Amino acid sequence: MAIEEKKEWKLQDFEIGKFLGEGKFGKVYLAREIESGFPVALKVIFKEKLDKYQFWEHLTREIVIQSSLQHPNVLRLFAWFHDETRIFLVLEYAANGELYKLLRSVGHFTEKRAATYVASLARALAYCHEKHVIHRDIKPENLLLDLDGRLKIADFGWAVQSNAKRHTMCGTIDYLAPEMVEKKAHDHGVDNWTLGILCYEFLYGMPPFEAADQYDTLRRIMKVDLHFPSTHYVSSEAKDLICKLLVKESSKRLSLKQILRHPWIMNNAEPS
Ligand SMILES: Cn1ncc2ncnc(NCCc3cnc(NC(=O)Nc4cccc(C(F)(F)F)c4)s3)c21
Repeated sequence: MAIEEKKEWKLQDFEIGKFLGEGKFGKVYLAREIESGFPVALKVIFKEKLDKYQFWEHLTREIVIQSSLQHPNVLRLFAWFHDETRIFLVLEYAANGELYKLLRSVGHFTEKRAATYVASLARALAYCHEKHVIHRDIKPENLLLDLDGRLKIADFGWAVQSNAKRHTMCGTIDYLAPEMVEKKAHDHGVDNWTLGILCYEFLYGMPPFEAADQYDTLRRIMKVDLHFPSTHYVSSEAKDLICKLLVKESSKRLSLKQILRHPWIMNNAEPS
């Protein structure tokens, strides 16, 4: 694709369109590469917002990781460039936007939609883990939907190559696995735990260990204090999958391959 061949891009190569969203480091706009007319999402990051040394490491790690990943459920980072004050990331455009906005607007997803998203996530994470990449920050805000409604994992800013066990604290606390709360070494298993959190949130509209304050949330995570509200019907197969993912001992959680073979996924997920 045209976007990748060209070595150095500059802002003048793009015409900027509508505002798409805002992250902690900067805004995202729809943009069009003028020559090819190709639509992209352009993330603008202000350098002064970044700790100088941290960001080169962060950026290079993200680019190395992203350019090694080519999967239908992983958002592409085509290129990047910078000027004296800003860094620009040229990203695949996900026309149906942020998954969490859809979740907030409908309250909770149907079991078919939830199972389809869980299956897409499991396939994308299985692919990432084969490439020794742990995302570590899978949360609804980092999940996007493309024109066909296909789920895309975005923002590998927190991802790492998983050759060594990781210790750094990162991500939103609702999605933290127990071993990360205890600052123990962690591995692929954290993404599997997070899949259980997300599956629950897709079906009930809020994460399972949500609490008034952060300390209570951490306590509930450590206790795996899991309850299923009876506000609306959720199948026992769905609850079975969640119970087999939200397991404190990371080695006892269902593997990504086992998730894809779970009856609830087999009976509800749309074929990819
Ligand atoms: C909202 N929205 N709607 C549609 C749509 N389509 C595509 N993308 C969207 N949003 C952007 C999603 C992201 C993907 N990858 C990211 N990566 C990142 O933000 N990396 C990053 C952060 C901070 C600092 C650094 C640096 F420089 F220090 F390295 C790097 S953000 C869309």
